Amino acid sequence: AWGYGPTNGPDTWAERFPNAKGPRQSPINIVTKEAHFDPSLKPLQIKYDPYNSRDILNNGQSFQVDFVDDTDSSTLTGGPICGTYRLNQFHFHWGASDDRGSEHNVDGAQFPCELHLVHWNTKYSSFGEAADKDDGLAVIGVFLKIGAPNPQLQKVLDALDFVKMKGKQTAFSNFDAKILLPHSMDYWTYEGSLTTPPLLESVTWIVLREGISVSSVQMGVEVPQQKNGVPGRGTIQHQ
Ligand SMILES: NS(=O)(=O)c1cccc(NC(=O)NCCCCO)c1
Ligand SMILES: [Zn+2]
Repeated sequence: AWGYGPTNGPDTWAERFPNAKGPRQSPINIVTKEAHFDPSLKPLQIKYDPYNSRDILNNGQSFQVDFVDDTDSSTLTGGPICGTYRLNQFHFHWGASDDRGSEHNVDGAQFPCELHLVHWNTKYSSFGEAADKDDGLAVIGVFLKIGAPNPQLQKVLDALDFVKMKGKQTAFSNFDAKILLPHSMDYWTYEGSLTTPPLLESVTWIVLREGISVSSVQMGVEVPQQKNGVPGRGTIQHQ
């Protein structure tokens, strides 16, 4: 199966996932000088209801917090998107040390971690239906930068002790994903793809310019490498 090791990592994905050689593949390096201001873009409108949070799952490559998405109570509208997109899950990408791990870079800079809040277009009937449509998904990317400990994050990190094995999940209710967002909603946007196989080219990326803080100790929270577990910091997760 695909992963992030020397024999199944991103450089090998094109063998089994032809999208890897597609025209709108993510992640990218955001070259800020090449980004242009688009006055037609609207402010982001984010409305998350903590009541929709359901569980936290170790999916083998990361851990994700899943949301009940059968109503329009947790949605993303405005910004570069048309219509209403529902929050389905959020997850993280991290590296083996504080100097790398994010998927997007900004002017070549890497960050230790990147949060992805995944939404699907309600013109389709479900995430699965939307996942392979050009306008199917919208993902908000938030960079985590080493600094003060982040108390909002701690609740998620504390739950990791209960999902150390791939496939493990545990209840994770009443979590307001909005508390993970930075103050400024300034963003870069581009049409891209899922950053993991099957690399579907269905994502409108909305990468926030302002990051949130995480302490080095919080980044070191062991999600230990167990058989089929999510690689902890002790093992190479990405670069
Ligand atoms: N990393 S990301 O582009 O935000 C993203 C968002 C939603 C889904 C995915 N990737 C997948 O669901 N891949 C299928 C994984 C099957 C085994 O876990 C990636
Ligand atoms: Zn992701």
